[in-house]
Amino acid sequence: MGEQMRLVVTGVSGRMGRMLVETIAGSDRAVLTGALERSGHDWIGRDLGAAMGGADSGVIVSDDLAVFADADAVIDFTAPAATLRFARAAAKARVAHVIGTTGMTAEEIAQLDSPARQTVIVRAGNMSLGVNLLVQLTKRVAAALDADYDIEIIEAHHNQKVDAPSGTALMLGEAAAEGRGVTLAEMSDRARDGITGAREPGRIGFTAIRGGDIVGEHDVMFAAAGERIILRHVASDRSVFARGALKAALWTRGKAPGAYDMLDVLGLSEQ
Ligand SMILES: NC(=O)C1=CN([C@@H]2O[C@H](COP(=O)(O)OP(=O)(O)OC[C@H]3O[C@@H](n4cnc5c(N)ncnc54)[C@H](OP(=O)(O)O)[C@@H]3O)[C@@H](O)[C@H]2O)C=CC1
Ligand SMILES: O=C(O)C1=N[C@H](C(=O)O)C[C@H](O)C1
Repeated sequence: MGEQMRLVVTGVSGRMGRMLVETIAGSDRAVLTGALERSGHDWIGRDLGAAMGGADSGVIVSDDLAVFADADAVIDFTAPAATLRFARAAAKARVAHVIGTTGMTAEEIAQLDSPARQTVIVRAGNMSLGVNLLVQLTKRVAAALDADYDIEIIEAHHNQKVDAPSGTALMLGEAAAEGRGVTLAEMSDRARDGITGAREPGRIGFTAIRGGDIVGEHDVMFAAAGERIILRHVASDRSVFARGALKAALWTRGKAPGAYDMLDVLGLSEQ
C-alpha cells in the first residue's frame, strides 16, 4: 500500500460532509487531516469526532483555509460562492480540488478555469458510478433516435435541496443534447406554467420534484407516438456519492493540472 492520501473535507457538518468523513474513515488509502466549516458555525474549535456524536478523532473543525497546506486534496460539497473561494485557495496551495457542489452558473464555472491551470480540479454534478454510466447511455440513445422522440428529464430530491434542476439533470441534459448534436443552452425547456402552447419539437424538458428525504432519482424519457423509453437511476444512499468523491480524490495523485470530470476518473470518457 502506498502513502495515504491526506484529505480535507469542507462543509463537514452537512449531509455530504458527514458522509465523506465516514467514508474516508473506512478507507485505508486516505486519512482526514482537515475539516472545514463556515465561520461562526458551532462546530468550529471542536473535535470532529465528538461534534459528530462519537469518540474524539484528533481533527479539530476549523474555518481556516491554512489546513490546505498540509493536504493532498480537498473534497468540497458546499455552495457555489464557498466553492469558488476554496478553488482559489486550493490552487494557491497546489492541492487537488474535488467539487461536488451543484447550482453553479456558467459564469461561476468559468471562474474555475484559472485555478485549474494551477492544480487538478475534478468537478461533477453526480459522483456515482451509476449516474456516470447513465450519462453515456443517454448520449447513445439520443444519438440513435430522431427528433420525433421528445426528451424529458425528471428528477426528484429531498425537501432541503436549494438548486433546480439538479446538477445531475443538467449533466443528463448535456449528454442528450450532445447525442442529438444540439446545444442544451438553446434547446432546454425549464419552466412550464399556464397556457404554454404545444410542446416545441426538439426541446429537452426538465421537471424537478422536491419532497421528504428522497436522496436523488433521475429519469431520462424519450417519448414518441406509441412508445416511450425511460432510463432511470435511483440513489437510495448518499454513500454512492461519497465513494465516488473519494475515488476521484485518490485518482488526482500525479495528474497534471487541469479540469476533469468523473468520466475521466472512471475511464468512461471515450465510450
Ligand atoms: N456531485 C454529487 O455527487 C453530489 C452533489 N451534492 C451537492 O453538494 C452540495 C451540498 O449538499 P448537502 O451536503 O446535501 O448540503 P448541506 O446543506 O447539508 O451541506 C452543505 C454544507 O456546506 C456548508 N457551507 C455552505 N456555504 C458555506 C460557506 N460559504 N463556507 C463554508 N461552508 C459552507 C454548509 O454550512 P451551513 O449549514 O452553515 O450553511 C453545510 O455544512 C449541494 O450543492 C448538492 O447539490 C450533493 C450530493 C451529491
Ligand atoms: O443535493 C443533493 O442531494 C444531490 N445533488 C446532486 C445533484 O444536484 O444532482 C446529486 C444528487 O442527485 C444529490
